Amino acid sequence: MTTVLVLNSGSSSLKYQLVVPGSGEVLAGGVVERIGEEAGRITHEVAGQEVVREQTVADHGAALRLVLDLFEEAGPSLREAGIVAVGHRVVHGGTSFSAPVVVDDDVVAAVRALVPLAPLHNPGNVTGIEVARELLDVPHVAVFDTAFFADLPPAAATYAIDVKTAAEHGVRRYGFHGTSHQFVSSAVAAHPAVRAELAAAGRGPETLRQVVLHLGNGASASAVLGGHAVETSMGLTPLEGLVMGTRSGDIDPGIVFHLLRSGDLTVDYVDTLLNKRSGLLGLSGVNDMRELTRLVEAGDDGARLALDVYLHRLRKYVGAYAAVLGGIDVLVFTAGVGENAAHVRAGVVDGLGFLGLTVDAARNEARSREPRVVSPSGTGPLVMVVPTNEELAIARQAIALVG
Ligand SMILES: Nc1ncnc2c1ncn2[C@@H]1O[C@H](COP(=O)(O)OP(=O)(O)O)[C@@H](O)[C@H]1O
Ligand SMILES: CC(=O)OP(=O)(O)O
Ligand SMILES: [Mg+2]
Repeated sequence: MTTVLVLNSGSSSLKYQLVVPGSGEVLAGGVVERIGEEAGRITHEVAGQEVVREQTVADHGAALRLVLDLFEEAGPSLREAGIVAVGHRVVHGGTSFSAPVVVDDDVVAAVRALVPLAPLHNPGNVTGIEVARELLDVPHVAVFDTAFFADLPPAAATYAIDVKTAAEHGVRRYGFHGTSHQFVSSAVAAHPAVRAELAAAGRGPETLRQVVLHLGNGASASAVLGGHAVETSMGLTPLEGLVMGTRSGDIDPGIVFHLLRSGDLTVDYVDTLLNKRSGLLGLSGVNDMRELTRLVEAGDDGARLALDVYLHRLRKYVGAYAAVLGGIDVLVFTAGVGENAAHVRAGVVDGLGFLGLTVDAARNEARSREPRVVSPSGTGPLVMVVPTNEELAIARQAIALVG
């Protein structure tokens, strides 16, 4: 057997999966949470069983050691499982990386140099890579969230600010969640319903116009033309764009200056405010879509407004991206909210009938883990739900590099 261990190191968490890249089977996986805090926790899942341990986890090194111990104790043994590589999710690749790379000291240094552009994500990524390289003697591959967007057209990637300042500070739109947008948009392009539509219209795959909505805790939209990203909602950092669980998405940058000048607020305070205490959480008190939905159903006004703002932003982006693409063939939903919240999908297309977008209620409510069409047959663009699988995509890209 050939397996890849995929690591997604956050600022205070470490998510992992042991994946068989060929079949996509997940042999085991889990998450270490609240690293560096008093009350840490590790949840390891193997063969349908969950092993949970509550204990303090000092740092990412301790976290990975714990994970490796659990693989030996609860299985499967990494050696017996035939681990050939470790795949690392790295959030910011800047302009240095437009494809996955085998990690060496220079790569680690380059990822560290990008910390100022992704202060919430890259530090954890660097630590995760360093610790894993020490503990696991196999090739390590870094897969970048930004890579799929490396070739955004200049008109989409450029902020309208002074060019010299922008160049000096690396200020441009990079885009994130690219591994997911790429995985999902290729699954859409390969889907029989999509191929049939293109064939019936006598069009080639290079003309396929998709809008992909990755709606998880972080959320982003992309416009994909013939497999290439031509626009995306996240920018210099993963803060721009859609309303997210705890992030504001688009705001007037004047708000930042106003808050800095009118109170005793520090830069760090405003940074934390916009990244961790805004979005759905800031508006309603909860960041989880399931809880938000329960509050809305119970008649909570704050939750209703939060959901309205969330859906309004999504409709604006879909409309804008249809304009960028000169039309839309497929609107696709993915990630935790996109895959599971039927009411969010219905709420997004509600009002987009002028683009021909609509869902079939029964198809939209049906639950499945397979990529599927939820719009009615024979009408306008397709609306689809495609489960994302960033870990599998990372495992496959790692294998492709190390053979
Ligand atoms: N059955 C469900 N119905 C509605 N929302 C769901 C459901 N399951 C998960 N979610 C939502 O998905 C979000 C998390 O998405 P996920 O893609 O796992 O996030 P991330 O990978 O960014 O942490 C949460 O807001 C959660 O409420
Ligand atoms: C880049 C990003 O926003 O990632 P996540 O959704 O995992 O926070
Ligand atoms: Mg995710």
